[in-house]
Amino acid sequence: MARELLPHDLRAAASWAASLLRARLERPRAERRTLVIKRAAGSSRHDGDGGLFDEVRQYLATRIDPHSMRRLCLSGGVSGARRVLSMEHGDSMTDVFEGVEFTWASVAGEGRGGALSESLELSFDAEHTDKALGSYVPFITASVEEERRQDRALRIYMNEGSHWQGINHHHPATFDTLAMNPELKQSVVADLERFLKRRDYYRRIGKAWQRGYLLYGPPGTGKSSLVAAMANYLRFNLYDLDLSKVRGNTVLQRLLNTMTNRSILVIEDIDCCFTSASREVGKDQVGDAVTDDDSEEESIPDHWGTPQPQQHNITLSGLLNFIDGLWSTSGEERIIVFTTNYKDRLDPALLRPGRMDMHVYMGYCGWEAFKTLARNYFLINDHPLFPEIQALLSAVEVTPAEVSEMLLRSEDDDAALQGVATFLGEKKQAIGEGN
Ligand SMILES: Nc1ncnc2c1ncn2[C@@H]1O[C@H](COP(=O)(O)OP(=O)(O)OP(=O)(O)O)[C@@H](O)[C@H]1O
Repeated sequence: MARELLPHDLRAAASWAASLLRARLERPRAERRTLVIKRAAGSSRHDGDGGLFDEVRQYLATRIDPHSMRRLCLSGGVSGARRVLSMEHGDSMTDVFEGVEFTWASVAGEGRGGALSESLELSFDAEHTDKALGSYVPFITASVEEERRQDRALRIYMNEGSHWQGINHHHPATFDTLAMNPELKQSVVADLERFLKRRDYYRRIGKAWQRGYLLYGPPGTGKSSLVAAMANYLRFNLYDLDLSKVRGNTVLQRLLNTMTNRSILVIEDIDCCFTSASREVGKDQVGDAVTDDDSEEESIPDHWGTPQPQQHNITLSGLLNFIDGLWSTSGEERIIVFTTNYKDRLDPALLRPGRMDMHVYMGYCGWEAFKTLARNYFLINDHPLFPEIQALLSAVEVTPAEVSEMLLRSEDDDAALQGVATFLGEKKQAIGEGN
């Protein structure tokens, strides 16, 4: 009808105006950029050593939507390796990061000598180039690193001569099962979290990326359990250093040098490792890590009955300087933990501000700690005996180890809790009688 009613010139003008308007309203096609990530030459599809290519493939496996892909590759699963879903060559998928769409394509071609050349191609609008390189790719590698950390089987190493002997570490302690003051527990977790995130910060201020914790408190309050919980939380290996077996400077140096990154060095009962004589020597020999004196003294029990091993060939200040010196130039992500039943017996060198980053007191079993134990053993949050036990706990000093032992005595929660109440009641009575 318009053709018949409107003159030709008018129709042409209207069509030109309409196309002009359309061009104005339509967004111009954004310029695209493509980042090509090639599989490293020589790596096979299953060996996982293809560098960034494999990291991206592992990341995409967590983002792929199996319902939206017509064809998918499934690989891995050999000798315990995890199964990985991936795109078929020629397919593509979209991932959204911080509100921006990133498209991944799986590309295969013929490489040098006719070998298969594979790559993953990331394309995005040119305006997001900085985000792709500065945020998205680092986010991918960090996510994969975290996933690998979680998957890793942990090891605990003990020193034998100048070498570490390792076995798998299956200690079940976690921060959830650890009975301790909830605020203190939270502050330890927050401190570990901060430590993990601060790689760049440590680099910038020129400090070795390490952190020191001093755990103190009576025997049986969970110091070793806390170390195990830290290792499980961080997915770090443990190196349990028995200083009494370390004979000399060279051996200590070799042991510390052969520790891997992402590990925790534990020295238990640090107060027993150095006699006052060796402390005096240490004061005179700051920086001189070790003397090679092999002599040993008699073992003297402490007032809790714990045997006190004597050890003379290393001085505390020497050891600390030695660790500082070595770790500041080699290795990253190291944690050192000292434990002691007697903080007051420690060499002031260890208590100096800045030496140990956090002092953690593992104390007697309080009410909150008891509730954690009851939850661990019987999956209960309440019980008619709880008020009585709460009142008794505030009147007597009992370790979580003692309470755990009482709770283990019966599989029936009523009987076990009655056992705890009776045990605490007897303790209270003994205090009243002055025993
Ligand atoms: N805080 C706690 N939370 C949970 N369980 C605990 C706790 N403290 C002790 N236990 C229980 O008691 C056992 C012994 O505790 P652990 O060895 O951790 O104490 P410790 O303070 O390191 O003792 P020691 O100073 O004698 O080495 C643990 O295996 C665990 O079953």
